[in-house]
Amino acid sequence: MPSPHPAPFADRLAAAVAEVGSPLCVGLDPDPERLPAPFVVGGAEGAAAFCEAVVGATAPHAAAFKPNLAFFEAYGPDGWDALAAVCAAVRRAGRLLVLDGKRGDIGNTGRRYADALYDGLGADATTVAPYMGADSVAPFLEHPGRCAFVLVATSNPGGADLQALDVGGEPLYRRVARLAVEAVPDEDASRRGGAAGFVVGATRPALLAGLRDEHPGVPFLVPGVGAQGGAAAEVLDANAGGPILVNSSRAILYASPGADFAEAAADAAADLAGRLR
Ligand SMILES: O=c1ccn([C@@H]2O[C@H](COP(=O)(O)O)[C@@H](O)[C@H]2O)c(=O)[nH]1
Repeated sequence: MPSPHPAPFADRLAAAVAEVGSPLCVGLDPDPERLPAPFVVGGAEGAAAFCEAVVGATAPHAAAFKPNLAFFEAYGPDGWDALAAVCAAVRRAGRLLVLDGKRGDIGNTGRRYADALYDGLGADATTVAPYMGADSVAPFLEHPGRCAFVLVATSNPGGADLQALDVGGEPLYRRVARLAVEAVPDEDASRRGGAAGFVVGATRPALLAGLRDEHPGVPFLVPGVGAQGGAAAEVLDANAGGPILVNSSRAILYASPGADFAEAAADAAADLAGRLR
């Protein structure tokens, strides 16, 4: 488990990126339809073994790893054990652990979600769905040194359905971004909170640039490079040097369907890490 009093998330993110020399975040989405055959028969344990092999092979190139909870929960109760094993592997590798569960609920329920991810699994950061408003985001900001990446401008085609709606002269996603930043508890000696970050899709570089302009110090988690068509160079351009993690999952995990999957994942990670420098 990370220290109960970790340094501020921004400092830990900067240190991780500096150590690896790249803001690459490798997504861990073990899909039984795409896993190499020997890992499919093993069920949840097979999925964990696959992810652990990928973590081992790609850690030299990745500042962070992002298991997506859906791919583990789909295995049923054994999936949670698999997720715990993968989280432990990421922590052993000394990399940041981003747990992508897109949680968000009324305060007391949200607090249990946050405790499960930060305290139970040792997440350094989580993803949070803001639809229920500021009090649903707040529990994810009560853990010192951790970061809640709030869904601001997502990478999927339907992202704009709601996020682009005009609310009083500005698009909803910009309002959500301010809500996230304003939900961070005031820093004082007795109650130091976590950090708010934004999820911004690599498929939306223009929105990313505008958000970076307005929020120069906020950490961004940027999924969508690779399988979704986002381009590393456009992300770097739009980001203008701000704190960032750039995630790619399928393009690295499934770079080869064969027995050489770990080497192929390492090559794909090294290539993308290089293009993100
Ligand atoms: O806006 C979002 C938010 C989260 N994701 C998640 O990131 C990975 C992307 O996987 P790829 O295989 O690199 O496309 C996946 O876990 C998504 O659920 C996102 O894509 N977009």
